[in-house]
Amino acid sequence: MLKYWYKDFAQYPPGHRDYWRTRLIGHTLLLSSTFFLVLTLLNIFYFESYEYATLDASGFLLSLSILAFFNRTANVNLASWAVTLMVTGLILLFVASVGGYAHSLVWATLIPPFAFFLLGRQRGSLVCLVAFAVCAYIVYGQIQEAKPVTFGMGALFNVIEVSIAHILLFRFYEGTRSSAYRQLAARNAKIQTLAETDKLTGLYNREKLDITLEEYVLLSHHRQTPFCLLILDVDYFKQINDAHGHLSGDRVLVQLADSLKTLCREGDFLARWGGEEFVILLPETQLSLCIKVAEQLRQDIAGQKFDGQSLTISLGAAQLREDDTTKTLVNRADNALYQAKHTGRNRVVAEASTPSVRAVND
Ligand SMILES: Nc1nc2c(ncn2[C@@H]2O[C@H](COP(=O)(O)OP(=O)(O)OP(=O)(O)O)[C@@H](O)[C@H]2O)c(=O)[nH]1
Repeated sequence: MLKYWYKDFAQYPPGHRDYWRTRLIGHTLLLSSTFFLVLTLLNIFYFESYEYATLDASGFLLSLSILAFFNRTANVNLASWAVTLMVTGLILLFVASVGGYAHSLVWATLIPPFAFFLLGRQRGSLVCLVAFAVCAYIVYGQIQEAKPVTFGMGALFNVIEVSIAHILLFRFYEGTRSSAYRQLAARNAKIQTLAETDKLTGLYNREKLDITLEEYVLLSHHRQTPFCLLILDVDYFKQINDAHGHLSGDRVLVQLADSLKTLCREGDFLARWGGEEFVILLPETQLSLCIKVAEQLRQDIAGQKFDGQSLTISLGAAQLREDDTTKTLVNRADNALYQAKHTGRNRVVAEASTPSVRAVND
């Protein structure tokens, strides 16, 4: 039924600013035309109240006219005005026609949700101001008449109908709120992933590495647990670019990143530091174990082909000390890497105060 109703409607994706307005217009026109049709028939054939039947029939025709206009033009702003004015006008007409009696004024509480949702804050406030001024005028008339206000069947129906309308409107509002929240959360997660991912390799990038390193160092100091850092650099990578082209160099980096990902232990944090350099953070790890892990990595990489080519890596290792900051720790690992490069490459070198481990096939 709803699918058929929305067949000719302006189609907006759920994230679009007019999506929910269009849906409120559609739902309101569907409900109002059904509601007014039923009331028209009841007033003609059951209550034989032709005055109300005329009012209800105008509501029915107005709903269908707005629907036809909206289907033809897809003008959301004009349709929003039309629906708000229709709802407001019919409510005020109804309240005025019964002189504000039979609790008919409760219908006026439906005006703000429509006006604000469809027209926004400023125009919504304006419509509400005018509508409630008219209501105040009607109430003033009641006070002048000084007739006793009773709660009969008519009042009961008014209260029940308005309550149902409010429940539907609140459901609608909640639907828009939670859907907007879900979309925002999904978009934030996507932006977050993009912000911390290296585009080429899909590993964590430098920004994420800096933040994570800071956290790990703080945690390690606080818990007094060992923590190591490895810097890894591809040997003679420039030659790969020069000999096989930059694209081949890219493929090598992607394949190397994939290999490192599978070779790293669970709980270790791997990131691309930049260019052909990678960093691995090893929480809860002593330097001796870190060196073993590094040596295993070096051997595994040396035994593989990347885009059809063999390559080797050099690694520098350092363990967090009591007086270390992230900077001093990285500096020591970087110096160790420098040593590895300048003592022949394809090897693991640990920071200065510990004996270095040399490559097996050096
Ligand atoms: N294909 C490709 N090349 C890159 C990328 N980032 C950096 N490079 C290249 O990596 C090369 C690094 O060269 P160098 O710093 O001289 O180091 P190397 O040739 O590996 O020599 P050593 O590190 O001393 O063993 C440069 O040619 C950069 O252009 C990248 O994302 N893709």
